[in-house]
Amino acid sequence: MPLVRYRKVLILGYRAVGKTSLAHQFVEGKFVECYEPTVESTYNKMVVVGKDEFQLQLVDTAGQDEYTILPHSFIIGIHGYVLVYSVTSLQSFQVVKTLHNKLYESWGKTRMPVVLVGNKADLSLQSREVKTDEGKKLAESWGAIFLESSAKESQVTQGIFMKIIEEIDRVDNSYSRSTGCHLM
Ligand SMILES: Nc1nc2c(ncn2[C@@H]2O[C@H](COP(=O)(O)OP(=O)(O)OP(=O)(O)O)[C@@H](O)[C@H]2O)c(=O)[nH]1
Repeated sequence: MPLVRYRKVLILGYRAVGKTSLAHQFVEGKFVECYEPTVESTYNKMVVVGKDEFQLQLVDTAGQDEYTILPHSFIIGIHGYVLVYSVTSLQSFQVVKTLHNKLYESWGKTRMPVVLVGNKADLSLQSREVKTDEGKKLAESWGAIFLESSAKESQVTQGIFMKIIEEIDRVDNSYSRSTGCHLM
């Protein structure tokens, strides 16, 4: 029987950038137009990446801003992060930078698995405030994966969560190689 591994991933970002919509599209395969601020929701989904099976627990958090104090529960027991901004909001891009800095300070290990997502790319022609290149450069500076997405599109959204699972493995493997440790 294949080994099922457990991964807990947090979705973070400014208010109304599409965190819930991405989680909902990924888990339910649907896009919801209405907006209701999230308190905190957890989703579970079995995901197959290559030959491996993962029990993915996704935590959709309440929107943060520059002043949010991140609780310990955002670090302890978390394997990776999906940091979301909206390409239509420069403020959400600034917030995601602050969030990354705060997480990184508390992370304690050198490499933190992150996928940076520029969401609402379907609105980019009418109201883009953050260029694709700016997102790409920011992710590069973190050593993170970068994607632009629309929560309206199923495949792109699936890709985000596949990438974070792959990234968690990649970081784990490079960490155990550099320390000589083997994760059991
Ligand atoms: N056009 C478009 N609208 C989106 C997209 N993602 C989300 N929305 C809309 O943006 C609004 C906010 O989306 P949510 O998913 O609730 O945002 P959130 O980040 O979870 O919000 P908080 O709970 O406040 O943190 C909703 O009206 C969504 O329908 C997208 O990719 N494209």
